[in-house]
Amino acid sequence: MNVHIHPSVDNGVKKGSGSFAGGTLVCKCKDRPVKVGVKGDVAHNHACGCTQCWKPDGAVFSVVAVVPRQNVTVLENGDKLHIVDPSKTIQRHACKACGTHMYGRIENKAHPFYGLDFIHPELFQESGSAAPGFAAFVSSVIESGVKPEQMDGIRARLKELGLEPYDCLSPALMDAIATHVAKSKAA
Ligand SMILES: N[C@@H](CCC(=O)N[C@@H](CS)C(=O)NCC(=O)O)C(=O)O
Ligand SMILES: [Zn+2]
Ligand SMILES: [Zn+2]
Repeated sequence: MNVHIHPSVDNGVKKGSGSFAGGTLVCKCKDRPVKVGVKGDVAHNHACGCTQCWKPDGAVFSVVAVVPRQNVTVLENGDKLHIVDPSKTIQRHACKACGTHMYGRIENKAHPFYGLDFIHPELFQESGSAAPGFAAFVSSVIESGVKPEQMDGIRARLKELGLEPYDCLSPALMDAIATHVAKSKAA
């Protein structure tokens, strides 16, 4: 039980309401917080172990989900946003003051996930968005300093939480990527 994954799941994964209509993501700044509006519920919510995704202090995993990019609007203090690394596929728009990633956007129109923005549902000021359902890039936590010998415990805890661990993405998302690639090759 003392394996920490992420504060929003460490006490059990909280189910979504099933009728989340959207909400406002708020960064961690006390002064002039960045606010981003999201319409509708999130999809493919999951824990991500990669080094690129934003995690709150002390978390081993990030919790990240997707929403259609047209459903994402910067509402307040957008002047504080910058792109963390423009060379990455997912351009993560983060608050320059507190470092919180507010949304990640793919600008490459040929990418299988083009049209979807990546957001961190824990930043919603409202509750009820869809719960995480699996864990991705689990082995990558070693790149952030987790010892290889801790991995059995981490995978066991993820399974206990109902977050099936994968070292890349879930089968559904891997199939979606491969389908996109197959269609692009056929075209
Ligand atoms: N092992 C690498 C994996 C990075 C990675 O491929 N992350 C996935 C999941 S977020 C991805 O799609 N990255 C694209 C990007 O960061 O732009 C790491 O931990 O940095
Ligand atoms: Zn901030
Ligand atoms: Zn990631």
